[in-house]
Amino acid sequence: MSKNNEPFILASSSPRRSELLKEAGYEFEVLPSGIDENAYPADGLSVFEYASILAKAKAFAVALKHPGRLVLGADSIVRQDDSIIGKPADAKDADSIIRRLFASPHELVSAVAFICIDTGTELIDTDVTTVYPKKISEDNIVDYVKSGDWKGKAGAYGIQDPQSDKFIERIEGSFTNVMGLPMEKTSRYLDRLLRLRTQ
Ligand SMILES: Cc1cn([C@H]2C[C@H](O)[C@@H](COP(=O)(O)OP(=O)(O)OP(=O)(O)O)O2)c(=O)[nH]c1=O
Repeated sequence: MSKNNEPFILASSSPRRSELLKEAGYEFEVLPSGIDENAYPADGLSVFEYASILAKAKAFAVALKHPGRLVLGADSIVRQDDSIIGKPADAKDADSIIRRLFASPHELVSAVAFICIDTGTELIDTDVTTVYPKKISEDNIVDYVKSGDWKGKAGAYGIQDPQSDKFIERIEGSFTNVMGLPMEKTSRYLDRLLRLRTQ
């Protein structure tokens, strides 16, 4: 790989993804991809394939404009009973997603894609976390929908939000994966790819 000390690019508008990488001490530039996720049909794909396609599309959209830079794209999707649940369109949608989602366990799948055009780097991986809900009261649903914390979040909730302990019993797997970046895998890949660039 050519010697390159430029910071990698996070191709995401997600504040949570930036926070997670900052907390882990990484130096990076944020350039959201701006792709239209609705342009990528999910039918016939597993949730892992669909998340991987979206993560790769986001990373490539930015990498093609910055061929010498390492670019990280990511996508998080909720799966319950084999159906894919995305981000709520409005408060009513958030209300119905939460009622459905917290009636039984669901899975949160995130995909990460590391792309560098000049070096031909293309590394894609996924992670899955199972979320076990608590019995959620009517008041808690109404309060959470009113809080607006569901905006911009797949599955209409944020495990990092203070209210989430009212409706999440426990999780099996990575906590940060639910937030949008499985940091255990992401930091392992980043450390390896960033080290390769400086050799
Ligand atoms: C389930 C869950 C999702 N989320 C957020 C993470 C992501 O921001 C969002 C998943 O939607 P994504 O489409 O993966 O990401 P995004 O639209 O926010 O940003 P971009 O496409 O530019 O990368 O949901 C949480 O913050 N906490 C959670 O517990």
